[in-house]
Parts: sequence; C-alpha cells; structure tokens
Amino acid sequence: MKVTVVGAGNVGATVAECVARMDIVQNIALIDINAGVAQGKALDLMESAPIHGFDTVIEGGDDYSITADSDVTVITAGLPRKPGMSRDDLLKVNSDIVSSVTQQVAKHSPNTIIIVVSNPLDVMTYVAYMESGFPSERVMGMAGVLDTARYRAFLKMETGASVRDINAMLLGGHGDSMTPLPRFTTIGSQPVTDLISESRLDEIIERTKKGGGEIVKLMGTSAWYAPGAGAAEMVEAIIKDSNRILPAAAWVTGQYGLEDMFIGVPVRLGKGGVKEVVELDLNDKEKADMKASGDHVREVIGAYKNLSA
Ligand SMILES: NC(=O)c1ccc[n+]([C@@H]2O[C@H](COP(=O)([O-])OP(=O)(O)OC[C@H]3O[C@@H](n4cnc5c(N)ncnc54)[C@H](O)[C@@H]3O)[C@@H](O)[C@H]2O)c1
Ligand SMILES: O=C(O)C[C@H](O)C(=O)O
Repeated sequence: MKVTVVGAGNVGATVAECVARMDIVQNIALIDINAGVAQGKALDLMESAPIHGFDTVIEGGDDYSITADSDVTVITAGLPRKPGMSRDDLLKVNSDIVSSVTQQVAKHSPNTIIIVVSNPLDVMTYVAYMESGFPSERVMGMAGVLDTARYRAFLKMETGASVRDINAMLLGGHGDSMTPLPRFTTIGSQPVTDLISESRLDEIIERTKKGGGEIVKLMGTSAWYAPGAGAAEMVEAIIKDSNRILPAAAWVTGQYGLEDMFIGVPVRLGKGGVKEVVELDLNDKEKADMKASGDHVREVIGAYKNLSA
C-alpha cells in the first residue's frame, strides 16, 4: 500500500507523520514544488522511525514519478490564509495549484483515491474531481473530521468528559455556514442537550464554526495538527477498509436536497473510497441550515467557473 501527500508544508508534513506512525502502508511519497523541503522532511521522518517504531518508507521530492501507483493521495498544496482573510479569498491562487497538482496525480496514479485538504475546501474538491476525471467515489475533501474534532474538543473542555465518549456529527460546507447537529451529539450515550444549556451549547457551536479563524488570529497562519490528524484518519479508514462513518466533503446527488457539488455529509469510508452517503433524518431547522450552506458552496463554485471561463 502506498500513500502520496502533495504539499510538504505544515499540514502535509503532519499528514505524512500521522500516517507513518500508524504503520499501515509500506510507502509514503511526499511531494512539494520545493524539492529540498520535501526531501528534508521525508528524511527527518525516516530518522524518527526507529524511535516511533514504524517501518513505512518515506521518500520526498518534486518529481511525481515517486508517487506512481499510490492507493490514496492527499492534496494539501496551496496557500493558507492570513489574519483578515476568508478561506474563499484563496480561490484563485489555490484553484490554479490544485488543478495542476491533480493532473500530475491522476497521470501517475490513475486508480488512486484523492482526499483534498486545500482551501476553500468544498470547491477545491470540486476542482480535483473535474481535473482528475475520476468517479466521484474516488474524490473527497477533509474538513468534517476536523470540524467535528474541534466541536468534541470544546465539549471535552466544557464537561471534562473523555473525548472517547463524545460522539458528534456535523454537516455542510467548511466555513461559517457549517451545520453542527446537537441532536446527534452524545456524551457517554447521553444527549448533549440534556447536559449543557441551550445558550452555552450555542456558544460552543459558534466557536466551532469560527475554529479555523481563531487559530489563524493566534498564529498568523492556519492550523495543522488537527487538520493533519483528520486527513490521516480518513486515509486509515480507506486503507483498512474499515467502513467508518465520518463526515467528509462528498459528491451529492440529491441527498439532503443538494446535488452537483461536494459538501460535508456523513459517508461510509473504505476500500474504493466513499461507499455511501449516509442520510440523517434532519428537522426543518437543520434542513434550512444545510440549504444555506449548500447555497454558499454553489456560489463559490460559480465564482470558480467564472474564473476559469
Ligand atoms: N480542509 C481543512 O480543514 C484545512 C485545514 C488546514 C489547512 N487547510 C489548507 O491546506 C492548505 C495548506 O496549508 P499549510 O498550512 O500546510 O500551508 P503551508 O504553506 O505550510 O504548505 C503548503 C505547501 O504547498 C506547497 N505548494 C504550493 N504550490 C505547490 C504545487 N504547485 N505543487 C506542490 N506543492 C505546492 C508549498 O511549497 C508549501 O510547502 C491551505 O490551503 C490551507 O488553507 C485546510
Ligand atoms: O481556517 C483555515 O483557513 C484553515 C482550515 O480550514 C481550518 O479550519 O483550520
């Protein structure tokens, strides 16, 4: 089994490290336009193998021949936002990068499964789908795992419960229009709505929606530990064919009243990629939130199409 990570920056290097430490694949290829950085980080990771005890071989560079026949490819290439920017402000620069990267990926690994991380996430996933020509089940975006992890981390901070006992699901685009679902959130099997007041839960949800921006404001660039771990969790589900139900940006064909876009929905992940989009029974408010999120994603797809027209 082989995994490629494109972009050896903060997120890409973290994905490579997390997957290596899982010791679930024979090879990882780390690609960057800056060959020295990719080679250096690959070598540094290899030198950590005896300490962590993994046998995965990591190779870095700027030549896509090292990525040949990858089973899973994670695309993190692209600019992160700076304070004051929205993710959508990255549309032009990152769509150019994701387009060219995807062409190389598809050429060298025609059967790979692509997980996009670059922002604006839902639309960059759409770009990778269009450029690769792959069937939709082999293209997806990582954001829901991160957004749900943030929500669960904030619930842990609030209640002191173990993160292992906090289950949550979240839908919609990766942005302020995402749709956390308190009705589907439990702590130790108890509904979160029985444990935390409505007003406090609203504050936690608001913090989750703005979680990316909170970190950008603190650091001047965006997050990488949780995003890297999130992408690695998706890689693991695919490599191990584990049928995990995780939130991911997946192609919708009428589910949740949406179509012709990638947007965050619960999916069953395993061999071959997205095996199924899982449809939760939403109430009217949740449906309205999902529709608003879909409207936003459609708007950014429109902006992308105008750019590339
Ligand atoms: N989906 C999410 O939840 C999520 C979370 C965090 C970050 N992101 C996004 O991931 C992207 C990467 O973030 P980062 O913090 O790792 O940035 P970074 O600047 O640390 O790394 C990006 C890397 O991409 C490389 N790169 C640029 N153009 C390339 C090309 N054509 N081919 C190969 N490599 C290229 C750069 O050289 C750099 O090393 C950003 O767009 C960011 O917004 C998404
Ligand atoms: O916030 C960002 O720009 C990066 C990422 O989408 C995140 O949520 O951390």
